[in-house]
Amino acid sequence: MQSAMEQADQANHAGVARRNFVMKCGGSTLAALPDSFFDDLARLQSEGLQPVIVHGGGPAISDNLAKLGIETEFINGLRKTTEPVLDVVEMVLAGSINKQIVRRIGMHGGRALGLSGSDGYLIEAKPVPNAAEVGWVGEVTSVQASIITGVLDMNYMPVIAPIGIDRSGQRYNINADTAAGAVASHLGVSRMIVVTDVPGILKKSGSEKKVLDSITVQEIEDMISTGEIYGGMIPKVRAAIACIHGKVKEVVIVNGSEPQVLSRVLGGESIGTRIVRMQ
Ligand SMILES: Nc1ncnc2c1ncn2[C@@H]1O[C@H](COP(=O)(O)OP(=O)(O)O)[C@@H](O)[C@H]1O
Ligand SMILES: CC(=O)N[C@@H](CCC(=O)OP(=O)(O)O)C(=O)O
Repeated sequence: MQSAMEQADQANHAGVARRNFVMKCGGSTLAALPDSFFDDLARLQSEGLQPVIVHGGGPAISDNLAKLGIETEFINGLRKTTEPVLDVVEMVLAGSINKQIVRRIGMHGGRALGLSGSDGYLIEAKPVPNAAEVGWVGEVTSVQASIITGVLDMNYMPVIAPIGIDRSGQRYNINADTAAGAVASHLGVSRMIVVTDVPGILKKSGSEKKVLDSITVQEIEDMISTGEIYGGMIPKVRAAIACIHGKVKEVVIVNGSEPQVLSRVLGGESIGTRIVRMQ
């Protein structure tokens, strides 16, 4: 069995010294991630791998909006983002959630640096096509990869909140799966790992639901149209499809509560659901 590092070397483009991968951590699972997840992450970093983390925090945003008495709704999986909602989104994502992740990594011996996508124009964005309906929701126009590689060169793992910005200084709320996919594409990593609260993409087989080992783009489209993929899984598979059209070779969706899930994915174990490019 190869080590996670040897596997990562092979998975990256031949001869590329950087051993980086993008990991998206969903708000559905953040609070439930076991200490062993952070031990695993810190160990991978100490072995020379370079994780780049993009995180969500949808449930925490909803909780805070509720406490403040601000109504919120989702339109096709995107939060309708008015100016007061945007303030709370930034406060929660770039503030409490981002710092909580950085702290937890540090407590387990890892070296992490928190960033918002608006810092240094890290994630530039423009309004989504249906902005009239959803408000200040952004789509990524560019990613300053040099900021990420600079942080990696200092031996820190970047932990990025999915806030976008444009050159007029307008902030945008970006779905975290979309932001992670854009970061993976712009960095040119070969793998993105999506950590969530389900063990992969589930499909009904007889009377039970089974995790699909791998799935093609066509199968995804079919499962969306039949309603077998719905809700929060849709932006994940859409982001995966967008990135595997670029340099990313595979996107793996896994449950963050599985023991040593990151090492196991990087070590080539068949775990979760792999979305792979058709050759
Ligand atoms: N086919 C599917 N297989 C597994 N989960 C699915 C599927 N279709 C929809 N989902 C839903 O997607 C959810 C994960 O998305 P979401 O709650 O947005 O997580 P996160 O916060 O990690 O981004 C699952 O908990 C499940 O309810
Ligand atoms: C536009 C939009 O919907 N943005 C998301 C950003 C957070 C996110 O995506 O968090 P999860 O990964 O936990 O779902 C939101 O406001 O909830």
